[in-house]
Parts: sequence; C-alpha cells; structure tokens
Amino acid sequence: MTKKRIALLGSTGSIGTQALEVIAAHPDAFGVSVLTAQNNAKLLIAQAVRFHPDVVVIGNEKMFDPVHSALSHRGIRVYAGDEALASVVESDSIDVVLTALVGYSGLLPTIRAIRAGKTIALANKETLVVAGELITQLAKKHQVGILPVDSEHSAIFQCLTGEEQNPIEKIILTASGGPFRGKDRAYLATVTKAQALKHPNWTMGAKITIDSATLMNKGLEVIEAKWLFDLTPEQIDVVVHPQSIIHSMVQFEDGSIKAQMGLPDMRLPIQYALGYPQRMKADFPRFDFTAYPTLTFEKPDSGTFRNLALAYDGLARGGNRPCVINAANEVAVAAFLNDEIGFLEISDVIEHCTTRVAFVSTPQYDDYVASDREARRVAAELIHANV
Ligand SMILES: NC(=O)C1=CN([C@@H]2O[C@H](COP(=O)(O)OP(=O)(O)OC[C@H]3O[C@@H](n4cnc5c(N)ncnc54)[C@H](OP(=O)(O)O)[C@@H]3O)[C@@H](O)[C@H]2O)C=CC1
Ligand SMILES: CC(=O)[C@@H](O)[C@H](O)COP(=O)(O)O
Ligand SMILES: [Mn+2]
Repeated sequence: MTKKRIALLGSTGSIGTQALEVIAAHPDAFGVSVLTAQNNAKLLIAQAVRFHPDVVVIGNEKMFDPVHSALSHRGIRVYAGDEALASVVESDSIDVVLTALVGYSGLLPTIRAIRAGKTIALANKETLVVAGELITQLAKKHQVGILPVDSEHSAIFQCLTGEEQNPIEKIILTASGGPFRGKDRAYLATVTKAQALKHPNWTMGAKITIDSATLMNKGLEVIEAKWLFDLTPEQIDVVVHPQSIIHSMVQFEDGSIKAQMGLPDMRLPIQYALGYPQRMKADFPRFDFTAYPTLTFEKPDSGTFRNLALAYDGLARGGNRPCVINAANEVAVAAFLNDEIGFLEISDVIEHCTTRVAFVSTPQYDDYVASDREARRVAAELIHANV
C-alpha cells in the first residue's frame, strides 16, 4: 500500500481526534498533510507538533498569531480564515480529504477538493444534505470517490461491496432513538441540554448529539443516503435499534438482507474509509454475541420526533428545501444549546423556515449560499422574537 497523504478538516473534533488515532496506528500507510480547526488553537498546535503536517489552518482569524508563532519555526505553514480552509485542500501533496468539520462549513472545502480531484472521506453529512445533487454531479464529472465515514453509510457501503451488479430493493438505516426514546411531548417540553447531550451509545460533538436526540440526525442521514447510494425516498427505511450494534442493512431484490455489525466505535468506519479498498488490521475491542443476547427493533416515533418527518418531506420536495432545513436546524440547535429555546421548539423553527424561505427547484451553488443565509436570518428572527 502506498502511503496516503491526508488532509484532516476538523482535526480537533470527535471524528478528527479519532482519525488521528487511526493514522497514528498505521504510520506506514498514512501521513498527515493538512490539519484544520476553528477555535481550538491549543489542541491544533499539539496535533501539529505530533503529526507534522505541511500546513495548518485555523478558521478563526483572531487565533492566527498564537498558532503561527508556535508552528512556523517548525517548517509548518500556517493560514487562517474560510478561504484558506477551502484552498488548502487543492494541494498536490494530498490524496484524501477527510471532512470531519461540522455543519454547512463543510460544503465549500468539499467542492474545492472534488474539483482538485481528491478522494473524499465524508463525515460531514451536512454537505450532502445541503447540496447533494451538486456534489454527486461534481464527483462524477471529476471521477472522484466519496467514501462514507458516517457509521450507517459505511455499513451500507460495506454491505454493497461485491454486489455491484445487484440492484438494491431498499436500505434500512438503524437509529439508536437517542436519550429520549419512548418519551412523549409533555416530557420533551421539559428536557434540558444536559439530558439531551447524554447519548446512550456514542460520544460525539454537541451538534450531532442534539440531532440524535431530536431524530434530525436520522433525517439528515436519510438525505445523505439518497445521494450516496442513488435511492428514492421510498427505498430508505429507518428502524430504531437501541443497542447500536447493527449499523445498517441492505435488502436486495431476492429479499436477502445484509447487515454490518460491531461495537459502536467510529474508528472502524474512519479506518475503513481511509484504508479503502483494503481492510487494515486493528485492535479495536471485538463484539461478543453472548454479551448482547437481545438485539431489539422498533418503529421510529416521527409524530413525537417531528424532525424525522420534516427531513423526509424536505427530501420529497427537493430543490433548496433540504438546505433550508439544514440551516434552520443549525441555528435552532445552537439556540437550544445556548438556552434560548426549548427542545420542542427546534422543530418549530425548522418548520417555520420551510414556509418562509422561497423555494428554488433547481438550485446552483449561489442559490444554496443564498438559501442558507436567508434560512439563518429567518430562524434567528423567530428565535429572538420569542426570547
Ligand atoms: N462524532 C461522530 O461520532 C460522528 C460525526 N459525524 C459527522 O462528522 C462531522 C463532525 O462531527 P464531530 O466530530 O462530532 O464534531 P465536533 O464538534 O466534535 O468537531 C467539529 C470540528 O469542526 C471544527 N469546526 C467547527 N466549526 C467550524 C467552522 N465553522 N468551520 C470550520 N471548522 C469548524 C471544530 O474546530 P474547533 O474544535 O476548533 O471548534 C472541530 O475540529 C459532523 O458533520 C457530524 O455530523 C458523523 C458520524 C459520527
Ligand atoms: C456514530 C454515528 O454514525 C452517529 O450518526 C450515530 O449513528 C448517532 O446515533 P443515532 O442518530 O442513531 O442516535
Ligand atoms: Mn450516523
């Protein structure tokens, strides 16, 4: 295997730090070309000292000076700001761009990386939610692979390996149900952010953890799956599986179902994407069937957890609607984490934005930028009118 040079966007986050564990365990297979963070200069500097990338980018321009003075004398080039984040992925020294940054900020660097012919290891699901059609068309044009990192999509991708000739009847995305599985709306009206941040099975960044609690994470994943695997909404089912051992399933036209299983550990799908097509040895803890004698499955409650239904509606409507839903959700989740709105109001903000932002049926890049901006403005206006 020739050594792959990796640009790791969002290296200080949950996926980013686990990706560096994977890279550190395989020094002959992987090298680090680029590391980026938004604010966490201290951790970014420590990572750069250890992994010695060619370049680091700190998104927040105010943090440039400390990062520059800590790293430039080590021969590491340092840049700051959004344009640097987008252009750094174009360097000849990069083979794979791992998009481990959170939210809409993943869109532009991913577009620039695809145009530069880089393989994408995609953790940042929001990129495909916002602009799935644009991204998949660009990837086709530039003959670039998009390798899923999200655990469910990695599971489906793994199940599809060797099945290239066989059409998919449907996929079944598993959902943990989050910390509030089985609760009713009266209960949800009272929940705190501390409760919502306690995911039953996974330790992740704050934004995706709240999305898991509202079931928006599964809604975003339905849209992500549509674009990754070229499916209709009717071909994408969601089943609640509270143990998060089966990471997702594919059903073929003969009725046979393939599932990918394992303990909940993101290092495995990260490593699978970075090493693809090779499965590399790893000493991650192994799953023991006798420790999990009962694996259970139930229907999602999309009447109570309305975000899942809103995401399916957005997918069916198409155009800029998923982009609007994503932006409204990002603003609403930030407001919930800032104690400005309650848990149930997250869905209210999203629904409000879908009725207020103009529909665009065949959006181009500039339409996505404008729709994102307008949805953020409308969401913030509603939140601040009610505070
Ligand atoms: N965590 C997980 O297990 C999983 C995550 N994902 C997806 O992976 C992505 C990352 O999630 P996760 O690692 O949990 O998130 P975290 O919040 O833990 O990390 C986010 C990373 O992105 C950086 N960042 C934050 N805001 C910006 C911005 N505006 N511009 C550029 N960089 C930014 C952060 O920098 P700083 O630290 O300086 O703020 C940090 O490095 C998300 O899209 C998520 O949905 C998918 C499946 C599983
Ligand atoms: C690890 C991962 O891929 C997350 O997206 C996880 O699946 C969240 O869990 P739920 O959204 O199913 O609660
Ligand atoms: Mn997931």
